[in-house]
Amino acid sequence: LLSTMPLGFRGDGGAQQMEMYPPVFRSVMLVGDSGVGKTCLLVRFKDGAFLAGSFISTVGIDFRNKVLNIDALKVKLQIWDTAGQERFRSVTHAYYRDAHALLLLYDVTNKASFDNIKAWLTEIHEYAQQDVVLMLLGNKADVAHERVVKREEGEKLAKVFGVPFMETSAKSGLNVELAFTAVAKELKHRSTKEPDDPKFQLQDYVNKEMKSAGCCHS
Ligand SMILES: Nc1nc2c(ncn2[C@@H]2O[C@H](COP(=O)(O)OP(=O)(O)OP(=O)(O)O)[C@@H](O)[C@H]2O)c(=O)[nH]1
Repeated sequence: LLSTMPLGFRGDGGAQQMEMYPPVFRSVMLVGDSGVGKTCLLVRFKDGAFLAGSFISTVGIDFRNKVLNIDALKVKLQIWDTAGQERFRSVTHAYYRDAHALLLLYDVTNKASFDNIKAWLTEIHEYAQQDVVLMLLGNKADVAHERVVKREEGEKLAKVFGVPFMETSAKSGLNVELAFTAVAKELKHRSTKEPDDPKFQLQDYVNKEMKSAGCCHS
């Protein structure tokens, strides 16, 4: 019977709830300089753990899947972890156009990774889809003593480029779930929205969530 029912109206494994829409399948790509914590962010999100120990740089590209429940709808994220090293850049370029969302990371303890954000945005502009969902993340927010980029600087840069922003920590888990959930919400909203739906504001959502968690919001 299931196979004869339209996808969007299949029951939820015998549960009474009927889904209005089929699962949303979207790809998210992590980009940014080598060492900013892309792999660790993905591992923290996928497995809830921090990859401690020596730093093993990603070679080429890798991906992991995770299914999120967003407003009673399943959103399957295929998350691509790219290599930040310059020598793999041409590999990464080939994947940009298939990404529905990009998480662009810098490391708050590494000024060069922050200064390179402009160059990353230029690259994104060149290779990614025009309407790609983009968010800037200042990672390693757990490190207090070696911090060289203030949260306000991240906020300012993000504002200049009109990109949502927050700080994260793959080590402590700060805002990791929120970053992926916010992006998934935006992607879900775009794929299911009715003509009269108000626009989903990613930064407003993130600010509200951080505020209610009592975290990191000016
Ligand atoms: N303190 C702290 N260290 C982190 C955090 N995230 C990553 N690291 C450390 O930073 C180093 C680099 O992390 P990776 O996740 O491998 O960096 P990457 O961006 O994937 O690097 P490439 O694969 O070369 O592009 C590792 O030694 C991690 O342990 C974080 O949130 N806090």
